[in-house]
Amino acid sequence: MSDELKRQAAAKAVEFVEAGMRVGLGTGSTAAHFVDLLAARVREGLSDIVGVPTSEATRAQAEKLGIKLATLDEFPVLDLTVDGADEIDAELRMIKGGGGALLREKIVATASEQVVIIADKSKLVETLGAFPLPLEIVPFGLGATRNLVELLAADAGCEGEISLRMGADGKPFMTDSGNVILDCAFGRIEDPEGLDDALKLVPGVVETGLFLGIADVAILSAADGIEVLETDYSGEI
Ligand SMILES: O=C[C@H](O)[C@H](O)[C@H](O)COP(=O)(O)O
Repeated sequence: MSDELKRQAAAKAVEFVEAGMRVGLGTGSTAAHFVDLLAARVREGLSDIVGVPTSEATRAQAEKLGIKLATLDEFPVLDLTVDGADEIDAELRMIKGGGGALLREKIVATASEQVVIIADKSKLVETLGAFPLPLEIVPFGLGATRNLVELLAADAGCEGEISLRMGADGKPFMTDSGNVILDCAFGRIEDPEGLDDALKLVPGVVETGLFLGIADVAILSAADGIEVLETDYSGEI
């Protein structure tokens, strides 16, 4: 997706922000546009906005742009979170975590009264799973955890290559919470709820990249315009 289209989706999401709101700030290239545009609105006079970032990268960006920040300890309930997605279906179920921020993103989104997702419309899919599902894993016992993930995922009808995400430095990618990521190339996830329940039984799995029942609104941008979906979407994919 062109940067301009990402920015258009982000600009639409800024319309959801009102003065005085506590806002969860997502992670990724699309969410970065939102942070940028939100900062511009704050400079123009949108008052008393407090941001809660979902990653250290977003924290650094928002801080630099002058957005007032807080933590979930200070504000355990947020008014709104705006974030990106790697895949989204008609029920607004998603795969997230392509950038490795899934754990904090899920904590922040779950603490929010409204969750608005911004994405390229090509991320709207009929069945989740073409994008490898990220799992955040405790480094201790990784081999045993991986075996169990494979076993329980197969029981839930999902098989495919499970790989340890590597960083640009050639070492395992580390999340902001000091964990590693397993990317699961399942291809199709017919029963996201069943898979999510199964994976959460594995002790070393901290969180899955399946975001189910979390998004309220999806703003999808395409060359022919912007579409705003709510949880009852029944249009063409
Ligand atoms: O961990 C990263 C997040 O879940 C992102 O929101 C997701 O990967 C989408 O990122 P982007 O907007 O760069 O496609």
